[in-house]
Amino acid sequence: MPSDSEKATDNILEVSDLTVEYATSTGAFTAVQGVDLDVRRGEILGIAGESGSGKSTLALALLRLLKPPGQIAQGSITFRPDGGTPVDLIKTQGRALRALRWRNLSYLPQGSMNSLNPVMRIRDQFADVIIEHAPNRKGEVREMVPRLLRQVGLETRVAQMYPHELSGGMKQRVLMAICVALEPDLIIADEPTTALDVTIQRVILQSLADLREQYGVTLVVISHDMGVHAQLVDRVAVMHRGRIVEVGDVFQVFDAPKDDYTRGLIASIPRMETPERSGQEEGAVR
Ligand SMILES: Nc1ncnc2c1ncn2[C@@H]1O[C@H](COP(=O)(O)OP(=O)(O)OP(=O)(O)O)[C@@H](O)[C@H]1O
Repeated sequence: MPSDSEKATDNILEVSDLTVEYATSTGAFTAVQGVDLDVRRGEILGIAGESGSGKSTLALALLRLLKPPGQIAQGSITFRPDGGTPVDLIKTQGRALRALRWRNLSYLPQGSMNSLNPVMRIRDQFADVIIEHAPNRKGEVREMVPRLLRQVGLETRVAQMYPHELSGGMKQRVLMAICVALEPDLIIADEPTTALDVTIQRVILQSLADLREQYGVTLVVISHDMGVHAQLVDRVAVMHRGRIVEVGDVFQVFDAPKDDYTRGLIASIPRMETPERSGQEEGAVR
């Protein structure tokens, strides 16, 4: 067992001085500016901030999925896969980068419910990812799909269905199950509950918390909704105009925000769910 001090320094991701720009007709627009951020192995880290603060751009940069006109202008992103050799994701290209995707590093994109292929049965969408990224596990697909569906609270018959037969919340859960299929070390989820009704949001948050328990996966959860952070995350980083203005234990940040912007963000929520409340009163995730 690692000691507390070892645990404290066991970062799965270390982001240093990361700056991301979009080329526009009027010059470069800096969407992420000099971000320093550590993600600790096994934690759920929230990234908060209003729309346009740079959360999705940060996520895409971390995953090396940023497309032109976006580009990483400077910085380093050290990824330390479980039991593997650390890599600087910014310097990793091509096959080496593909090898990390799904198996080590997985992404649940914003609006991901629309990213399922409408003309493929759910089981075939699992098979596609597994066969493409871990061909040696092809023989396990039949066993894996029902197990993964059950793990996110879906009936195994969902495997035979097409996306249009599923509700938004069910589609989101299918995507979460595909995300964990190859047991990644780190999942970055962008607005996983947006566009879902409140009851389903709660179920999705519970499923994310369960995935951490079951797989020991580290999660970075991006959300503009401070209620999501209150219910789910261990630490929260607050973004404002491309910078991280505050990062800390979620209880501390909610109880005693250090930055004015964070204070405003918390105060602007009409009925705040504090971490304590969500656990005690409503049987929520924590
Ligand atoms: N392709 C692009 N070209 C130019 N600017 C962009 C582009 N994509 C995003 N931006 C700008 O970068 C900034 C950060 O956007 P980003 O989508 O990362 O924010 P966000 O916090 O994730 O907000 P949201 O939740 O609304 O997506 C915004 O000002 C946005 O207008």
